[in-house]
Amino acid sequence: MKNTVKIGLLGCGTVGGGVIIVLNENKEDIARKAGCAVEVKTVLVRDKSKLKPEIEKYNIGYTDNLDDILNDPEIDIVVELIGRVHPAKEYIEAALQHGKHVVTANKDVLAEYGKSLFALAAEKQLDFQFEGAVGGGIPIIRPLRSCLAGNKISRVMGIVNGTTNYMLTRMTEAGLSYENALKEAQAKGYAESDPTADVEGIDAARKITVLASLAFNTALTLKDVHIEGIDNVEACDISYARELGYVVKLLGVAKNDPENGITANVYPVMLPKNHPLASVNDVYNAIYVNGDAVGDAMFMGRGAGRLPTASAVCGDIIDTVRNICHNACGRVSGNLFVEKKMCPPEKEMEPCYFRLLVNDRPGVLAAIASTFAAQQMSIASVIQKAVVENGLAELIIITYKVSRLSLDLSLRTLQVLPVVKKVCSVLRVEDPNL
Ligand SMILES: NC(=O)C1=CN([C@@H]2O[C@H](COP(=O)(O)OP(=O)(O)OC[C@H]3O[C@@H](n4cnc5c(N)ncnc54)[C@H](OP(=O)(O)O)[C@@H]3O)[C@@H](O)[C@H]2O)C=CC1
Ligand SMILES: N[C@@H](CC=O)C(=O)O
Ligand code: NA
Repeated sequence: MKNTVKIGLLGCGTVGGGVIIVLNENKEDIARKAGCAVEVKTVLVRDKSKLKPEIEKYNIGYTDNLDDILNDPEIDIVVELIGRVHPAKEYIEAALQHGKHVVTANKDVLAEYGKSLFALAAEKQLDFQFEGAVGGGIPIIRPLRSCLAGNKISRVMGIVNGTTNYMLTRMTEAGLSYENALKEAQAKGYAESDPTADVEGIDAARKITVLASLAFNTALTLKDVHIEGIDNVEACDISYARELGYVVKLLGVAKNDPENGITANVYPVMLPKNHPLASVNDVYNAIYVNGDAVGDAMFMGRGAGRLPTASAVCGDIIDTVRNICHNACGRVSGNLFVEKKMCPPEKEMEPCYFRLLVNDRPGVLAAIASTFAAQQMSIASVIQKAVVENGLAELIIITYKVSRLSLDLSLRTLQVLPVVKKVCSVLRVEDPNL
């Protein structure tokens, strides 16, 4: 039995720094829970002068050469927290090739190369853990891989991006502009180093790729996800939603229908105010899972930020240390054994909200209604807002369920219809009454 398991940490930014703090501050308890001491021996950094004083005070070795970690026989676990796809993917592969267990929070890599990394870890009988990659501090990866493994899962949906949830909350509750809300989220350490991945829905799409793959035991990649971000959501959509009894949230939604196949989407959704996800605000994330045995289960907590994410990473480290101490590594594989079957767009059905800028004159509604009718789209309600400028008015239309194919075709027609000046926004509506 080892006295100490040593770690090589790649990256010492927001989350890497948090891991150092948690492992040091909770050292004694962690050693008792893990079965032996856990120590960060070497940290890979590009520029040591960037280290913050709260991290520098711990007595840790630093290097700018990955080989110092890969070739150190004392290091058993490599914790990758540099982010982005390259060179993180190559570093993870190199660590596994050198016989090191890997812990990461990198959904960018998992959403593109998860399948091959699971296979490499399994071949080498090594642990490959990534709880921090989805939902930050919320336990969701381990529940899907272990606690819920007895279920056939039909749906995983939730708020999986802390930055955009924080922004939408601040825009809704404090009337902040989009730009100021983003600045605040960045200052709090929630946003990715390139925040376009957050606001364009790509970060959420990576997470729903990982969740859907584990839930449906199928290797999805980012290309399988239809993505729309919050960059087109305007303050007026948020206030119309409020008027209609809804709240706007950016959701990742993956469904597995045995007949039609898998759908995986990220888009802003209007949720009824009494929906449990509607009151999940600020940086909080929440993930709903529906399994045939468990029914509905919801996991909620802080989805981003230094210590919440470090909490998940440290949980993975402790689990790996236990496996090392008990010679039980590589037990849980990716389990991606089902062949992928995606649902065709004509079978994917959701209700929709449209905000259109139109000419305010007779016949306009009829022209729009006939465009919808041509695509078998049924209108549930229409609200016309007072003229906003030069003979123009805003039309808010909510439809019953429409297929993604019909939606795309109707949008093409609306965009060239002379009476429609602009299709301002289109949101999905999650409402069991529609
Ligand atoms: N922040 C969060 O709330 C969450 C983050 N994550 C994930 O955790 C990971 C880390 O994120 P986060 O800590 O926020 O990111 P940061 O940008 O804060 O930290 C990344 C660190 O890695 C360093 N780095 C980048 N490339 C290299 C390299 N080639 N060699 C050595 N060091 C390198 C960067 O150094 P430099 O400053 O020199 O660029 C930086 O210090 C990402 O995969 C992210 O998606 C997951 C959940 C939540
Ligand atoms: N930028 C991400 C960080 C966690 O994954 C987010 O905002 O959720
Ligand atoms: Na998590």
